[in-house]
Amino acid sequence: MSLLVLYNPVCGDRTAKQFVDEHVLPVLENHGRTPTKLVATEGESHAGRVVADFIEESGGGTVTVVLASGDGTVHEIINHLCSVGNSVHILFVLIPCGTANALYSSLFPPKIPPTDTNVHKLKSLQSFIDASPTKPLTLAKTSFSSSSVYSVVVTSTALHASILHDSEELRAEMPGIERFKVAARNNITRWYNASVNLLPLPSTGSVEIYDPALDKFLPSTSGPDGSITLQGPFAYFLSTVNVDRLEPLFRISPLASSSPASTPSVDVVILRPLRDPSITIDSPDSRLLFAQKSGQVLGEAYNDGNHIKLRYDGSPANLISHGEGQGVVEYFRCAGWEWLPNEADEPAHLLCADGTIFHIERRGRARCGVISDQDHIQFAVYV
Ligand SMILES: Nc1ncnc2c1ncn2[C@@H]1O[C@H](COP(=O)(O)OP(=O)(O)OP(=O)(O)O)[C@@H](O)[C@H]1O
Repeated sequence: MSLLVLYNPVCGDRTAKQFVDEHVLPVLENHGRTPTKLVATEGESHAGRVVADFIEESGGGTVTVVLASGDGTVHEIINHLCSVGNSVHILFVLIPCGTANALYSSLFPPKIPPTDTNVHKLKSLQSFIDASPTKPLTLAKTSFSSSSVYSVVVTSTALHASILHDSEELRAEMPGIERFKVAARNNITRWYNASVNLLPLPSTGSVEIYDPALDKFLPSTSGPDGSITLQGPFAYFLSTVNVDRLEPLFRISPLASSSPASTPSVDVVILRPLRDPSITIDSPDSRLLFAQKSGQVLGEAYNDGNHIKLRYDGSPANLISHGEGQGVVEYFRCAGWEWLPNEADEPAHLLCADGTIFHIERRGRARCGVISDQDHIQFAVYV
């Protein structure tokens, strides 16, 4: 079968080439899997063209791509191939060389305490060598402003989109994940005015909502068409496919792995400040007060996804992870969502798809939906 080895020489800490030379190619050679082609990406959107050309040179059918990169390169490949629209079936062998490696870290969660890093980075390659089964990737398609984008990890607005927007400018001075924390601190007091429609799962006709007391999803009470409308302001709005984490330890949608969906769906994690019993109005003081809680929620996501258990306990400054208080995080599982930003709220028009930032047009909306049937375009990962 045709085998392409592709690496992004500038991703993460810029060691992808060295890792491929020293660890990936020797393993392939030792197992008689000589690559058909070895390519370094040369800039934005090059990866997609390389893979499309490789599929053509291989005469179509299934191709295997050993990809040493971060999530952004996976995203570029998938978007390029979906935009071309030809029939493709790609089996990815992922080598995590990016900054966050959300997809890889979700498929191969880090051991605590960490074990041998090189062995951990070669797990997908080992599965390929062992001819293990592959896991299909779910795609989410977001349409906005007469264009569309596919996500394979995360689609977000509000704080997460602002963090990704700002952190890109910090990339040169902070190549590691600390740039996400700095950008989070700079944006955490902001609220985003929008309304949201959550779209029902075709399998049940309803949106599912996580109940922290029962520790499971329940069908939510919804409108006649099964959708749910939520009014802002929002502090946080993020949906994931295929992943339960965005960094090795930032487990923002933990139910994606602890309670996996049986049909294609998105997990949606939301923070709405006006649900906080101690906040009644949108004021600078309220925003400062809620920023502490947003910080605590995001901090608990690093505690193995414990943020989804947090509750208000009646005191203005405190969140606790037990008791009867109202849940802080709203966690839904659904077929997709619509985000309708308030026209006057410029930052609410930011949209993030797998780390790439887009702007929703004025008076526009974004509609994200999971792709449930895309037979001619299939992506899977060796796990
Ligand atoms: N030779 C190159 N020079 C400059 N940029 C490149 C080159 N090759 C690829 N790129 C760009 O690098 C960007 C970042 O790549 P990638 O997502 O793989 O790494 P990352 O951002 O470090 O990791 P992650 O997405 O996991 O945080 C991609 O969007 C791609 O367009």
